[in-house]
Amino acid sequence: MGTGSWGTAFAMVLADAGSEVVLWARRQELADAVNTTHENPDYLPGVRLPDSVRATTDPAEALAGADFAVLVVPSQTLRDNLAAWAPLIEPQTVLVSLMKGIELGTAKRMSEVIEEVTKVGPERVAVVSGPNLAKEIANKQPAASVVACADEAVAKRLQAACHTPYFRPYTNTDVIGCELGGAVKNVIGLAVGMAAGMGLGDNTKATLITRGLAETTRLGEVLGADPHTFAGLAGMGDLVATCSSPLSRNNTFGMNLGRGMSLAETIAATRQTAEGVKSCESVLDLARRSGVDMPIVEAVVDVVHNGRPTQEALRALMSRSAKPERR
Ligand SMILES: NC(=O)c1ccc[n+]([C@@H]2O[C@H](COP(=O)([O-])OP(=O)(O)OC[C@H]3O[C@@H](n4cnc5c(N)ncnc54)[C@H](O)[C@@H]3O)[C@@H](O)[C@H]2O)c1
Ligand SMILES: O=P(O)(O)OC[C@H](O)CO
Repeated sequence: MGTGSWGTAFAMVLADAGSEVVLWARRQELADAVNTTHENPDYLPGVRLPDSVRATTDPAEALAGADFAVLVVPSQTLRDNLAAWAPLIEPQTVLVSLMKGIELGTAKRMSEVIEEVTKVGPERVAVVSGPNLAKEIANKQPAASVVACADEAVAKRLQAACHTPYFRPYTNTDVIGCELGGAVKNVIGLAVGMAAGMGLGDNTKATLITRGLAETTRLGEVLGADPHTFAGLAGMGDLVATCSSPLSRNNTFGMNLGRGMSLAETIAATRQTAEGVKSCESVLDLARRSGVDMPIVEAVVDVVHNGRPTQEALRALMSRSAKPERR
């Protein structure tokens, strides 16, 4: 459900692992292009999709008889999308979130939104998260990921459904940790992009990545995640990919701000979903509700939403009081 870059690349993974895949697209021209040219010209031009991938604009057709319904729209639209799709979801269908965001206003993770809107229990809701830049996966470059579900048997079924020679999924039952790892890394990716755009080097980037992971882990522990998850693919793995890649929309967005572009110019230059731009506010909201200090996230919110110059936000971070590393 979603024919953007990651939805299309993951459809390819599922098809290469042996499934028949029906993509739901919003626009008829895009569905037609997928069906006639076996390519998604808007989001993954030049990538040939397997014949077992087809597209439709009819959600009922996409969801009919599905073993898995893979949800991959922008996080902030999921609730509205699901309200329309919920009556079409069949009792055997496992709902899979590929999204990396936190809902504004409620500070809920995507699996929480899914359970709330569809009334489906956690044993039928799974998450896939890891260092998975869509373009690299679509080009079949080797990568690993985490398939998380409270029910390990369901995680194993999904693992089998997306295991290919180039995509290696590991199972986990820590849904909270995997979702937080994916959502917060986008915010840290913005911060690292800003630093790079300001001309700062690898020490600064490594500092932001490491302390970013520390604040993600702090939040996760309070919310019931397994801290080990953050040392894995959905934590450190995804953070490294996002913070080092020019393909990352969040990293690039931050870099444009760091170079001095205004927020309006940066938004205008960004065609695809950079989840951290909105989720930095909801992550900060979640942190405050949970009584967790997340200074890097706070600095990103200040720059992106409160107009604070990047230099000033950086100075504020560096002038925080000294403390032991593990706190
Ligand atoms: N692209 C990646 O490399 C990648 C990798 C892993 C996870 N993700 C996550 O996947 C999610 C989707 O990202 P993407 O990269 O596919 O985004 P994208 O910008 O490439 O595509 C977004 C898709 O959502 C659709 N869409 C936009 N507004 C909508 C609405 N109101 N209702 C329904 N559909 C709407 C668009 O038409 C498009 O098909 C995000 O949460 C992102 O963090 C992306
Ligand atoms: O392009 P980004 O910044 O949304 O990152 C894409 C993926 O989440 C990387 O795993």
